[in-house]
This record gives sequence, C-alpha cells and structure tokens, in this order.
Amino acid sequence: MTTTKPPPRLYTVIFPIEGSGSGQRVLLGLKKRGMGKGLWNGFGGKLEPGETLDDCAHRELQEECGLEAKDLCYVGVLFMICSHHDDLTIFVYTARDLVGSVVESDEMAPQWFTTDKLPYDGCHREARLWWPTMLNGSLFVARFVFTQDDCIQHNIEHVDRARLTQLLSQPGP
Ligand SMILES: Nc1nc2c([nH]c(=O)n2[C@H]2C[C@H](O)[C@@H](COP(=O)(O)OP(=O)(O)OP(=O)(O)O)O2)c(=O)[nH]1
Repeated sequence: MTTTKPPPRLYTVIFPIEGSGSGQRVLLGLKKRGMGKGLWNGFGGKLEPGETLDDCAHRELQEECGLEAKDLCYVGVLFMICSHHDDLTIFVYTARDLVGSVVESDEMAPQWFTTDKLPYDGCHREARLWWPTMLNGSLFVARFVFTQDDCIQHNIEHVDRARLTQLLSQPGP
C-alpha cells in the first residue's frame, strides 16, 4: 500500500541584523523547548490559520525576542525533504531597523553575534550551508534532503525577487 505524504508544514524564520560589513551583528536565539531545543537559530514558527507569511514573521519576532522590525525583508526559502517526519518549507526573513528591547521569551534566549563568530557547531546541521548566502544579502532558494542522521543532498540557488515572490503563492520545491 502506498501512503501519500502530507503537504509540507509552513514556517517562518527571522534573523534580526544590525550594522554592516565587519561590524554586522545577528541576533540568534537559543531554543529552550520543542524542535531544535538547545540549538541557536533565528526566531520563528508555524504559520497560523488565516495569517500571511509576513504577519507570521512579525508576530514570531515580537513573541520570541520582543522586537519589532520597520524593515522586514523576505530573502529566501528552504525546502526540507525529510525521510523521518513531514517535509518543512521555511520562509526566511531578515529584520532591520529594529524597535524595542530584546527580551528572553519562554521559547528563546537571545544573544547578538558578529557574523564572523557565528556558533555553527551549536546550530541546525545545515545552517552553515545557507546562512552565509543570506548574510551576503543574496536572495535564494535552498533545497535539503535529510535522513534521520544526515543531510544527504543540498543545493542553493540564487534567484531574483520575482521568483521568490512567486514561491509565496506556490510554495513547492
Ligand atoms: N534551520 C532550521 N530551522 C528549522 C528546522 N526545523 C525547524 O522547525 N526550523 C525552524 C522553523 C521555525 O522558525 C522554528 C520551529 O518553530 P517552532 O516549532 O518553535 O514553532 P512555533 O513557534 O509555532 O512552536 P510552538 O510555539 O507551537 O512551540 O525552527 C531545521 O531543521 N533547520
């Protein structure tokens, strides 16, 4: 009997950024519970019913680290094909022009890092493959194939704004 995999679960992940060049800093959160517990990541979560992806990104940023972004920019998408659980599609945002104070939430303990000292050893295994592309300011589509233990295949494609926008309405790999 063949079973059909459910459609991918949709998430956002948001990276607050300050400064530029060698002074560029990124706010990461150490996840305190759930999936990715104990790992550094951007802030984010599941798309709620009736919400746009931009709404989701603003809400998750505020809920998880207390910040509001006047400049929230959709910069990429991650298609994660997983053998051991549902597939994930994660829409990636950078957040600049930040308002408010950074606060620790139930979910995340935030900390600023300079971009030359990112804690890749304590991040999701694929982070080092695509964070440099995001931090360079490129727009991208990344595809990863995971087994339980490994990322067995990946590719990162640089795209233009039109292609990225198209993927918002047709989020398929
Ligand atoms: N880089 C990377 N990010 C991931 C992976 N898996 C995964 O969920 N994420 C991101 C997407 C989301 O931003 C975040 C997980 O969201 P979450 O489970 O905390 O969702 P949520 O905030 O809605 O959860 P909750 O309030 O219901 O606990 O981590 C992964 O394998 N790699």
